[in-house]
Amino acid sequence: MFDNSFVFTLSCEDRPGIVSAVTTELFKIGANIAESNQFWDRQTNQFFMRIAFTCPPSVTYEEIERALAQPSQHFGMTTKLINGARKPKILIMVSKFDHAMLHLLYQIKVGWLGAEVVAIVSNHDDSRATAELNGIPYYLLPVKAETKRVQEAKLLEIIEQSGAELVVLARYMQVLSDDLSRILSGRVINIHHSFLPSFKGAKPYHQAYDRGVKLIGATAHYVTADLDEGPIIEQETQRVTHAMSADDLLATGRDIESRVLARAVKNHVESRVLLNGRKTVVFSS
Ligand SMILES: Nc1nc2c(c(=O)[nH]1)N[C@@H](CN(C=O)c1ccc(C(=O)N[C@@H](CCC(=O)O)C(=O)O)cc1)CN2
Repeated sequence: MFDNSFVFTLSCEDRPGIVSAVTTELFKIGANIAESNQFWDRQTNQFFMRIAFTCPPSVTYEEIERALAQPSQHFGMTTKLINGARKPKILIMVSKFDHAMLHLLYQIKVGWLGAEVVAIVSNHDDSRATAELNGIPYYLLPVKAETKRVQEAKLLEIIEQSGAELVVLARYMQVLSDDLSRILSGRVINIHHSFLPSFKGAKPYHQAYDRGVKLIGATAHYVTADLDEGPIIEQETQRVTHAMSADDLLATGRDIESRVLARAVKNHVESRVLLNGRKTVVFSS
């Protein structure tokens, strides 16, 4: 679906005149700004901006690109221009726990999350029925240490063939290789079931229980080769008590994980997340 709403994001070295230059070009092509956010990182002197705007139906994507090319080159910007109504294709990866995946599918069904799930990939068969019920292609790719390279090559083929622009690890419990993490850099979002940087690894709820924390949480982050170290997009916490078992913490965490991942994916597909070195700038709605 294509309409006359667009989102333009930029980042560049900060200096006077960036906002004026961009908005002047938009004014010249008859654009109307619907939402504008910006941030100046004083430590790195990097400037970030997101502008959502509409254009007269007669104005084409290429004409907008040409208009914004002048300030983009002048200020040495990294930019992205997307059509606001387009639904990015996402591929969901899951292992045994399906709560975060089901929440994403529900939020897409009710229209809160503007995306299209083009495939579900898993190292277990547990979610095949869900995929079939939703008419989504399902790929079973069991992973062992000796088969990881071959299975990851198959995953890349599925991503290529399906046209997936974003891979969402919705409690997928295998570590992606350094090569795959680099190939898919900026295109993989993982939900980690703890309030990072606390309790990295596969069993954070057991670590939290043993430590006796009074808060648990979840963290959505971009995946890098460094396990649980990628740029954080979204987090949430909830109070817990001494009376709760590790399984109680796990049960409490399910809803937190689901909300946090859905918010992170929504912000990503709406071009509200810009990378800022090892961190992110998030222009939430
Ligand atoms: N390159 C990356 N891959 C993945 C990341 C990441 O940050 N970078 N996050 C994980 C998800 N995750 C925590 O959020 C996680 C998953 C699995 C493990 C782990 O130690 N897995 C063991 C196998 C466990 C099992 O089979 O149940 C392993 O892979 O040897 C740690 C953290 C997803 N991938």
